[in-house]
Amino acid sequence: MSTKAFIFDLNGTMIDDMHFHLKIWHEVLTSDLGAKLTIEETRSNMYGKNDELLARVFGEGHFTAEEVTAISQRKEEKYQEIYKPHLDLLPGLFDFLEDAHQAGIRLAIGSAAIPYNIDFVLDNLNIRHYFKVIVSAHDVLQSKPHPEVFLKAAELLGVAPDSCIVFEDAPKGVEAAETAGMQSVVLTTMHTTEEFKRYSNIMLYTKDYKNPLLKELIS
Ligand SMILES: O=P(O)(O)OC[C@H]1O[C@@H](O)[C@H](O)[C@@H](O)[C@@H]1O
Repeated sequence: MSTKAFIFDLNGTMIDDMHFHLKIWHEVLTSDLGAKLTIEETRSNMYGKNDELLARVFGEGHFTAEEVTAISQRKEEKYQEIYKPHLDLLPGLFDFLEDAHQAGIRLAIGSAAIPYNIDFVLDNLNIRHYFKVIVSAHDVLQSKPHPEVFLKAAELLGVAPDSCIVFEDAPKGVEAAETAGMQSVVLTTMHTTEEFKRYSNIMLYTKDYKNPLLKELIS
């Protein structure tokens, strides 16, 4: 395989923010919306697009589309407020993006986040120019573990799936990459390596982008 593109998941992969999402989702789901969920139950339901998460917890059709949009926006405003003082790329990522860009590797984001959160990261950290393609929650019908987000990113980049490497922090994301026919690098910010055991498309586990083995993906 000759690598032509890197597709990055956002939350937990480029920034270490999943603990903030967990805290706010738990607050919103329990205190605001009355669900009876432990933190652990919130953690295991916290993947995919916000509308899918709400349907998983409360059942399909429990909220109107307008209510879902409002709940989702309120949750992301609360998240941005508590996470903003900590907003930063994972160690080594800025240099890794620059090196990949210099080497002609095409870069994309494939995330379940809404554009409001993707813009928050790209614009506050001044890294938007690295990404030729951004596929957000608004661009796909089904979120991870469905491969749509990564296949769409590859298609928009004009790169075959087997020439893409996906960077992910979540088992559902690695599964989406596997179904899309893509290898993956796992960032161990939120999940243990044990949780990824059943996937066969993992090239490397790493806690950040300072790992010297990552350089081999670029050269
Ligand atoms: O696909 P990504 O970038 O990991 O984003 C996932 C997270 O994105 C956040 O915006 C959602 O509120 C979370 O519920 C979700 O888990």
